[in-house]
Amino acid sequence: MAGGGGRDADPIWEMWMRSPKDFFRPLAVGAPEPVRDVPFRPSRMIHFFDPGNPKMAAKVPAIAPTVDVLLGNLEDAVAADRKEAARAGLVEVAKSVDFGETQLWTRINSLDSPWALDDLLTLVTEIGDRLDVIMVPKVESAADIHYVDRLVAQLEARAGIRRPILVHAILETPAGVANVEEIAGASPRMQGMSLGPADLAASRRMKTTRVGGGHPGYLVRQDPDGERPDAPRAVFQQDLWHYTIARMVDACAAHGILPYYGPFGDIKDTVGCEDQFRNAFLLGCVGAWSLHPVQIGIAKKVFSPAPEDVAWARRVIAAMGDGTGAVMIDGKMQDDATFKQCQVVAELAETLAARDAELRAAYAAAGEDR
Ligand SMILES: CC(=O)SCCNC(=O)CCNC(=O)[C@H](O)C(C)(C)COP(=O)(O)OP(=O)(O)OC[C@H]1O[C@@H](n2cnc3c(N)ncnc32)[C@H](O)[C@@H]1OP(=O)(O)O
Ligand SMILES: CC(=O)C(=O)O
Ligand SMILES: [Mg+2]
Repeated sequence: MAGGGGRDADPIWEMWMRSPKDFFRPLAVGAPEPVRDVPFRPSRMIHFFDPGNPKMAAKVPAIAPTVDVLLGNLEDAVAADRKEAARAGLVEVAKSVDFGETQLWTRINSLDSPWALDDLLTLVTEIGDRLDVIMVPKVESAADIHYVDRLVAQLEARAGIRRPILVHAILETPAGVANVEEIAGASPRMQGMSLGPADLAASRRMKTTRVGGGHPGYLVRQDPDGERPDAPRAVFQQDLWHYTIARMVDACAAHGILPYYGPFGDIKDTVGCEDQFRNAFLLGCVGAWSLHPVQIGIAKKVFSPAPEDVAWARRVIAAMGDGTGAVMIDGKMQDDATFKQCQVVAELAETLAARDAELRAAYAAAGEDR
């Protein structure tokens, strides 16, 4: 043992003596202390841009103040012969743009690709002090997170980074879905998870050709009318993603990390996008990806609780006093459980309004209307 000063005195000794109790210890000597709680910062939209595309990169300073998260994408949608340019572009953007309160994330290439190692080596050592979250695609099990966790710790130590970079997994393989709980709890570095409906559809051998959203063929049909067997029967389109999003939300909530819906590829279908985002919001997701500027406003609208819902939540909280017992408000029973639901809505509204003056004003006005 180097130094011989015992466990408390010697960080090398600490590294050798790992046990389950060491979950919250740094994975490399000199790496920052892991976080105990995932910081809840607004992340209603994770706005994707290709840092190697000069037109998109030029828009970053103007877009940054309008989004909660800007993500420099290095993986799918960046052509193989432009991977290095995208990586270099992200370094340039991170060093030159003032992001203010907006978070900077990246999506690295998948761990089995020729680029992932250099993505991590370059980004953590060159802009690790500016990166909030590294999104890892095609995560299949806790082992993938453990690999990234250790490597990032080593690189943080080398770069002298004082604030740990967090990790976000994309749920986009059948193995990933099967192992979603162990992935969620794999490391204190885990910030959250997004659904990846396009790769998940391909690897499940689903017969769709879309990026998220529903499908007109996935439906339930009204029973035939016994009197009029030829009469038209209503059809109700079903949600292809309900099962996976619900599993992801439970795994994330159980491990204290944040769930997100991912991308909606039909950019022109703003109504369908809003519906998909809202389903995810109602099920517990805190945000979604925006692939095009037109989706930024949709995510902002959907993932900010509606002013009337916030006013209602505040009214129930006020009426419930210490949060126990039962009261009747407008004909609806309220008790400890509805009080807690209302706290979720009111606390989210407060966090978002703290950095959004327009929202603050809307919530205040809705309260006055009551
Ligand atoms: C399954 C998955 O992995 S999803 C994640 C990976 N995919 C992505 O990241 C896709 C990101 N988005 C894009 O690449 C583009 O938005 C596309 C290809 C979908 C559409 O791009 P375009 O055909 O250029 O769209 P459009 O013509 O409407 O763009 C309007 C303007 O917005 C810009 N723009 C488009 N998308 C973005 C963006 N994500 N961020 C910043 N600016 C953008 C365009 O450069 C264009 O600028 P201009 O007016 O100066 O010419
Ligand atoms: C989000 C993503 O990467 C996918 O849908 O495949
Ligand atoms: Mg994918």
